[in-house]
Amino acid sequence: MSRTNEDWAEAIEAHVAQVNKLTSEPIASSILLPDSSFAQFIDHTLLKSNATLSQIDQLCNEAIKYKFKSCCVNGVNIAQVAQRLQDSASVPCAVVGFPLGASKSCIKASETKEAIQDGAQEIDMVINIGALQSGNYILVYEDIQEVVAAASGVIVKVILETIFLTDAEKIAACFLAAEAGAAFVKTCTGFCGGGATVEDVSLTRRSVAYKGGSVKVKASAGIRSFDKCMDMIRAGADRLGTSSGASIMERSPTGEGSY
Ligand SMILES: O=C[C@H](O)COP(=O)(O)O
Repeated sequence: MSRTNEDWAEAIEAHVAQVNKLTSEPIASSILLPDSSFAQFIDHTLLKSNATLSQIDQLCNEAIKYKFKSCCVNGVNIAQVAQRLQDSASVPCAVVGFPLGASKSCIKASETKEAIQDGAQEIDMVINIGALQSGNYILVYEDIQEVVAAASGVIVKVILETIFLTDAEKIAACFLAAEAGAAFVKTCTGFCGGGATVEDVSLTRRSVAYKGGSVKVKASAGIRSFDKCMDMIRAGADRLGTSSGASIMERSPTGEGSY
């Protein structure tokens, strides 16, 4: 049965109270990273409007070299990335409704379908921030749900744009995303100021913990060093979105970012 907006408000209020009772316990990197490669945490990202074809190619070359989890690009670049990453360990990831989240749900859904047709294997969408802050929870939920449905099994990461949100709104957005079928909640676009913080990663992790680990956390924006990556991972990030992947790998303790 679908929820009314009042039902959502009630469920969100209860969820916020629940999450606020949980304590944040830092996650030991030794537990988190037993045999996984550090590079597989990274979504290697180039989302600038003036990204050239050769810069996109370079992004792919770096992703192949370091075995990053994905190359995260705008929809116009997905076909090129899918072609370049064929037979590599890295997958193409497309952003949708990016960076404002302010396009209609049908447009976000259409972008999603188009990107997947072009080869995207992951989708990062931005929520309808204005709707969230207007208390229009049905719209926020259905917006995410429409993209999840359009993605038809391809994982969807839901960008909250934490810089604009209070803690209660961050918890609400995580709840709506988790209920709508998101695979990840993600902190920021990197286009509106702010960036991933230990506090936000920890809060978002606690906010989706009720799903028993099926909803993961992506820390993104302003991650420029190996140490910051480790802070994010210890705070609970399962994935890191950064446009500094190559320099992070080059400056990591081993020079190759491995343990
Ligand atoms: O999703 C990832 C962000 O857009 C990357 O932000 P950044 O350029 O601050 O690393």
